[in-house]
Amino acid sequence: MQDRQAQVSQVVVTARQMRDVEGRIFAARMPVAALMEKVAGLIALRVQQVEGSRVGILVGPGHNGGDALVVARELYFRGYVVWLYSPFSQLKELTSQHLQYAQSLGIPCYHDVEQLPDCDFLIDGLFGFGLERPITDHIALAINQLNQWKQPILSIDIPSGIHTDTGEVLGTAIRATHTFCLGLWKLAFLQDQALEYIGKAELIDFDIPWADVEAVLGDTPRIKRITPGTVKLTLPLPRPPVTHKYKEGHLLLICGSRRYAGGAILTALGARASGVGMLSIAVPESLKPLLVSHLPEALIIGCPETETGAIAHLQLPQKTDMSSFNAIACGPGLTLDATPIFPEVISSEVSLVLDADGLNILAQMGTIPTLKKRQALTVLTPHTGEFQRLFPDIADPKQDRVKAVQEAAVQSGAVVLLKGARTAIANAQGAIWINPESTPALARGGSGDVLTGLIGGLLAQAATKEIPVEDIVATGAWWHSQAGILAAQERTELGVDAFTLTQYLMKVISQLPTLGWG
Ligand SMILES: NC(=O)C1=CN([C@@H]2O[C@H](COP(=O)(O)OP(=O)(O)OC[C@H]3O[C@@H](n4cnc5c(N)ncnc54)[C@H](O)[C@@H]3O)[C@@H](O)[C@H]2O)[C@@H](O)CC1
Ligand SMILES: Nc1ncnc2c1ncn2[C@@H]1O[C@H](COP(=O)(O)OP(=O)(O)O)[C@@H](O)[C@H]1O
Ligand SMILES: [K+]
Repeated sequence: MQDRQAQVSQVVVTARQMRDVEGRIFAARMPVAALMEKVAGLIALRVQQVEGSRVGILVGPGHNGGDALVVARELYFRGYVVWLYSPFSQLKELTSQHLQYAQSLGIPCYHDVEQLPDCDFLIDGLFGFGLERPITDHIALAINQLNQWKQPILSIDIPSGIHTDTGEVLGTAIRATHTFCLGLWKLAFLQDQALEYIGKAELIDFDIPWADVEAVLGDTPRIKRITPGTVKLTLPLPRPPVTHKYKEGHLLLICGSRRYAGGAILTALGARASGVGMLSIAVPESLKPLLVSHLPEALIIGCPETETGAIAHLQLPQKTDMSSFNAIACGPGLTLDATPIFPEVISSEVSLVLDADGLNILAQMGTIPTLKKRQALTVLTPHTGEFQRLFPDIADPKQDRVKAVQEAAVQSGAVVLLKGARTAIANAQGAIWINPESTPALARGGSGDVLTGLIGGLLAQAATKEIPVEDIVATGAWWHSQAGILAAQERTELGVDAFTLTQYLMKVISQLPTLGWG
């Protein structure tokens, strides 16, 4: 069994699931006030590591406000100068009691945000996961004003105004510099649209019994954060001592055109970094010398080309057919002129990754429904634009990326990876993996091609192992973004071009012990 910390770091819950978990704890007779005391005590300890001693505390009507008041009281007793902003007249009972006690201690309390004296930082306890409707009127105005202030804002549980599941802004929202997520990771922390409000995210673990989490999640498809622990189970390491190149996977890449020659190189370098045993690359004939010069170890298959320099049809070497490969990755740089090769690619009985023009051709041909008939696994790796072309009837993925990718996987029967700041992966059964850490340094042409090659290489190597394909795709996404993070640390966010990224993939693996691998 995994240790508790590893379990907690992986799990992601919706507001409803969090409420059910809490409900079980309270039903087992843990007093609500005692839990609030415990949780807020942990927050107060964490806050004491922050620089500054003059603190403004924003108090909402529910238990998020109650948490904030306990923090206020603890900081007051530790010698901090504390001021409260409490604009609501109706408070939940426990919150109301904490407010009365804080006031009895002489902690000043204001109803108007402008009355708050100048402080070193603010603590946001306006709303937590109980926010159910858009914030309006004077509270909305106050939040907009607070967002203009220069002080750091530390949000309790979630920035007030952010929807706990979709991450959307409900009316308006606090722009936090730091957010302490309580107990279990909530879904909003993994939704792109919430990231600029959350700031730096940190989990405060308050010992929720794992049995309660299991009981609530039950058999429903899980939403999981990808962690080094996940990756460890999937990476093709260590290699068995006795093996040979074909046992370590044979990947066929189908990519490139005269117009987009570089895409083929980047895809191939991503595949190379995966450690795949044998790499074959089908490109238009005229690109063969270029590919050979960059990847001397690969078998370059020059294919007849169209007038525009796209692959006209696949011409595999003698005695080779699609079933000679353990996986195929197809798409980067093909152009739509390569459309005629598609029926053969789709009908192959080999694990298939489709990206870039592979997805655009699929969208144009309207062949999503035929994917379900494939005899082998399919992985689709769209960015938002490709996603919308492929799945036009799924609601805007920017509004709820996790729901969108889940629907796409069900619709297509494929494993779908929706690229973004928090890349999300879904399988046809509705299970989700989300990459919790990345860097905007990757927002750069060609970095997606590297990912395609990397995932293709991992799939080929896993061909004879019983590893769920979504775990392999998750490992690829994690590895790719960790390489971006490492490269950005050494070279700044501006120094991570796609070629450089390929050079950092190996470094990530060699540094795994320091990333919590052990
Ligand atoms: N019971 C406890 O002691 C614990 C409390 N926790 C804290 O409790 C929070 C959840 O508490 P609650 O369920 O009380 O919910 P919240 O404190 O998040 O807010 C709910 C309150 O806001 C009101 N409200 C909702 N939307 C509004 C809007 N747009 N405008 C004005 N009022 C609005 C509701 O009527 C309700 O009174 C968590 O986020 C966390 O901070 C938990 O983390 C840990 C355990
Ligand atoms: N803001 C961001 N933060 C983290 N990762 C990002 C961000 N923007 C893009 N990425 C990642 O960069 C890659 C871009 O891929 P893609 O859009 O296909 O680029 P290309 O087609 O040029 O190769 C994806 O893996 C995506 O998740
Ligand atoms: K909050």
